[in-house]
Amino acid sequence: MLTLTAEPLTAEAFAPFGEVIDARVSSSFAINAGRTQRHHDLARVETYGENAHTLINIFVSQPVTLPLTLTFLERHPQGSQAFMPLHGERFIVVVAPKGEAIEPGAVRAFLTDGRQGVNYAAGTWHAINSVLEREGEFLVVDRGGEGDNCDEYPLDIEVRLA
Ligand SMILES: NC(=O)N[C@@H](O)C(=O)O
Ligand code: NI
Repeated sequence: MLTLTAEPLTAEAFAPFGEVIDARVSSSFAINAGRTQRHHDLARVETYGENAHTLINIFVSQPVTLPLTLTFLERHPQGSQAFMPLHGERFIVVVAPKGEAIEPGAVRAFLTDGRQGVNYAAGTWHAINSVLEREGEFLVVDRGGEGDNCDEYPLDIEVRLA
C-alpha cells in the first residue's frame, strides 16, 4: 500500500501533469466594454485519434471518505481531461507521470482549495474524481471519438490530509 499525504495544489508542482485552472492567479484582459475579464487559454485541450472532438460534460460526484483508498490510477491516452468545480468544492488529485508503468515513488497527491480546477494532460495517470465533504458538481472538458480512451493501472494507494 502506498500511503500519501495530500499537499496543497500549486501550478508549479502540478506542471509535469497538466495545468491548474485558477482565475485568481491567471492573467486576463478586458472584454465586453470592460465589464468582463477574460482569463484566456488557461489549459491545453488535447483530442487525438479517429473522429476526435471536445466534449463538455458535467460530473456530479458523491464525496469520498478519508483516508481516500484507491485501487488503481487511470489515464486517457487520446485526450486531456479538465475538472472545474462549480460551487467551490475541494477535491483530492492523485497523479503520476505518463508512461506504460507507474513508479510508486513518482505518485503525487494534492488537495485543491475550492477555487482551483485541473487539466490532466493526455496520458497522465490520475485518480478518478474524488470530491470532499459534499456532493460535487464539476464542469469536465475531455475527448470524445472512436476507440478506447481509458486505461487502468492497478495500484493500492491511501491518501490522507495533513
Ligand atoms: N471515466 C470518466 O469519465 N471519469 C474519469 O476519467 C475521471 O477522471 O473521473
Ligand atoms: Ni479521468
